[in-house]
Amino acid sequence: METSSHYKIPVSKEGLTPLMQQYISLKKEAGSMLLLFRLGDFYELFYDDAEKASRLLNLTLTKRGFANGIPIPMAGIPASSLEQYLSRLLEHGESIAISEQINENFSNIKNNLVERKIVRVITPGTIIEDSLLPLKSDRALVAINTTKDGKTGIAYLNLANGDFKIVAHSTEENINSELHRLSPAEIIFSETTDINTRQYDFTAKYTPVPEWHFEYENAISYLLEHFRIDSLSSFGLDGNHQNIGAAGALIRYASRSQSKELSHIQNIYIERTDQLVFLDSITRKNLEINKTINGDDSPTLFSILDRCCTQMGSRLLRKWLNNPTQITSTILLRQNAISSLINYFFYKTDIKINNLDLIKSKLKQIPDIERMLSRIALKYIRPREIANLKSSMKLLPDLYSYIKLIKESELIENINESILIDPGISEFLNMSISEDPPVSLKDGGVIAYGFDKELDELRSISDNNSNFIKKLEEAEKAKTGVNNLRISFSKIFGFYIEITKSQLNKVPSTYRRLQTLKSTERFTIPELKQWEERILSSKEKAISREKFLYDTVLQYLMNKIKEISLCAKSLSELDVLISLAEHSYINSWVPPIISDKTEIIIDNGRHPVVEVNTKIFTPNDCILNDEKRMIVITGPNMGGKSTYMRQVALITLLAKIGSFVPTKKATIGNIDRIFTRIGASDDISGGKSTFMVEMIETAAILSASTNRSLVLIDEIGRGTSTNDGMCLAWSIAERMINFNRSLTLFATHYFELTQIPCESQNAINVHLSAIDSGDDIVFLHEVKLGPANQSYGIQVARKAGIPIKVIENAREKLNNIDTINTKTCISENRSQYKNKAAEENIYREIKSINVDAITPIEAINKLYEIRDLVNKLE
Ligand SMILES: Nc1ncnc2c1ncn2[C@@H]1O[C@H](COP(=O)(O)OP(=O)(O)OP(=O)(O)O)[C@@H](O)[C@H]1O
Repeated sequence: METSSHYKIPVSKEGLTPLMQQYISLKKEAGSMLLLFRLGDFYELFYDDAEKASRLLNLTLTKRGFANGIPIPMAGIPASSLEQYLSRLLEHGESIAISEQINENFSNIKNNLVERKIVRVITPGTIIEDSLLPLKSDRALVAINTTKDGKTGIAYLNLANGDFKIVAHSTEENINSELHRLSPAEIIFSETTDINTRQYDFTAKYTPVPEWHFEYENAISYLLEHFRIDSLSSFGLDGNHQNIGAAGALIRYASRSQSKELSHIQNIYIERTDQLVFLDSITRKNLEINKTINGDDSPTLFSILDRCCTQMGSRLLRKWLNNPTQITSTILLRQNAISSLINYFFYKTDIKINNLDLIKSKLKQIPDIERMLSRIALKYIRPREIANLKSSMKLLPDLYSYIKLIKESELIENINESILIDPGISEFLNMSISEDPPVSLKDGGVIAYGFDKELDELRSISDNNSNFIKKLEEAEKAKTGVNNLRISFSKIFGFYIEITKSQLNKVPSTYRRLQTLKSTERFTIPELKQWEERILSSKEKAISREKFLYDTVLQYLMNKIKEISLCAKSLSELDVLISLAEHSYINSWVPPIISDKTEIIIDNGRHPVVEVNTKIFTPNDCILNDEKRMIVITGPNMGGKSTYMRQVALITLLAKIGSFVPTKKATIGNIDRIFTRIGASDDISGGKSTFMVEMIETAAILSASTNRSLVLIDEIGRGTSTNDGMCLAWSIAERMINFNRSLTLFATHYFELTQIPCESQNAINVHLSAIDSGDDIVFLHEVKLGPANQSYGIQVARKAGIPIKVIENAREKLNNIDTINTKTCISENRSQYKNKAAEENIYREIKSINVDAITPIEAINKLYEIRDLVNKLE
């Protein structure tokens, strides 16, 4: 077995072949990334890289020559299957540098060595290839800049669609929630900061980059150069050092990955997170927006709503769900658009054709234009993709005319205006790109006939080939008298004249022999050779002319990028709105009233995900407002407490993205944040117990929730002793009512906590009802006023299949505990009552003293009496 030292790359280039010396130089450049070194039809990996790739990709680890007598470990992958291997390496979180043979023209080769360069670096956050990207989600690249004076800057870039943003108001505390909101594939940070990747509860590739990339001066000059401007003030970015540091480092890293300028990134936006409804990372998880608690893709809020026809639409829907907004005008525009779509699709009786299907069928034919744009800008786009773009452009006028019939929505009107882009683009693509282009430019036939005269002439030469050959064949037959003379083509000899051996005596001396076969001989003549050169050079010239013209087409599209990108954005917006409208209609969702008070009023609310997976869902109401800020929820296990709480949060969230909601009626007020503390999970790898996790999450809620926040707290205090747990839960509830004053749903199994509404008029008790029929329990899932009168834990355990003996034993123990508790309660109550009476007596005594009239002796005696009364207190 070889030891790992065999895989170590040599420190010096001495004794290495020129090829390996070239490899070592490029590997130094690639650093810790895997270097795919192009050698003919293969990409090869050497030393450590070979060992790693063979392990991760299941490749044979072999050897390629020797370095100073030691075999060089090597693994290779065929160039034709590159993308498939790349995707597997990326899945393992690897970053890859690709080196290509740059100048294969023989006259330029020095020392028999083709020049090679790293042309591309692919890291999880810098992918633009469609085949490597998830279809329905983005893979952002995030930069976190933590400056020496403790400030935090966050910037993010979606290289595949060119979205480049700075996150305003970033702080160390909200990094986690930002990471969950943006869901990046890769995070870059300064190698000198003590960023402890484990402190962020988000899984991604964490890549350190040199500190100077984040330094303000370097970052700003890189950004100015990138945008070719003198000041960042036009982006509203002046002076914010930490954000500019993050943005500069980010664009430098992304540009380097492509070894090209990212000319399609023409703007940087500031994202005002204070205008969003804040959701921390735990809340995003608990509400199962993108993934279920178990990490599955469905059923989630996204999965049930995603009826989108385009991938762009699905990605935008995910974005909306993860960015609920506090801007009422945005919400109302979307709500109004959904209403108009529903009216048009489902209630318009004068339209005979099914317009919903018609529009959806058009949308389904639209490719991922958004992602194409960056591939156009970086010139990675394949001819067939441009052909797809061309065909989709043809669909737009029809789509426009259908949408035009939808009235009374400003948003739909705006969307439609951007859908109808300059018809010149479609015309240009029709003229320039052939109907069915080949996969690769090298094969020729990408540019349409009639687009370029020079190309057409070059093509006509080869098109004339069969004519010319036929004529020459006839002429040579006549000249030589060889009737069966034939002109053919082979890859090795090019064009040749074939003559059977029996006719050889007729071959003229001007014929030059090329090859002798069993029964024939092959010859060439000067006319044939000249023709061959003309043909081959015209083919070569035609391909290079096509490459040039293809670049011209790309350049044309680059100049139209803003317009096409706006069109793509509008198509995705339309797709999301149609998806929401269809779901709302089918499931009887309604538009909520958006109010500016702090309130949530839900009439017959349902859980959006549970309702589609349950035969009969019991709707429930919820009223939270300035007067009733806390609802204490009790009821049996499995009674529906968590579902009820989550549905209130999800209805609020849906209202805040401008969607309709699963209710009969709803008013959703001015909510700034949603927090949840639901269920028990421990973080063993992070060294935290269930109880610790619970307390950390609750501490975060207590410190960050405001009087405009919605807070869900489910069964707090379970992980410790009953008394500690109950008292903590009680005290936390009191803090929420009296200090944070958030709108709070507080579910608990501690019946003692149903006292809270007696102490505070801002709280009420509700319970989830159930019927106990002795042997069985039936959950009604109905929220009723007042506290639950029993816990049903034992009945639920019985239903779950706990052995009957264990159940009976538990019942017995419960009876005993109840008797002890009742006794204690009675005696405690009695003594409390007695004390109260004695205190009142003392109070009366003191109050009855007439201080102005009493003599000193009487005063002393009174004092003795009062002391005796106090002594009687227990
Ligand atoms: N309103 C409802 N209508 C119909 N089915 C419901 C309703 N609410 C809950 N359910 C069903 O009951 C199941 C249990 O609900 P849920 O988890 O909310 O109960 P719970 O009271 O929180 O239980 P536990 O206290 O054990 O956590 C859900 O999975 C759902 O299928």
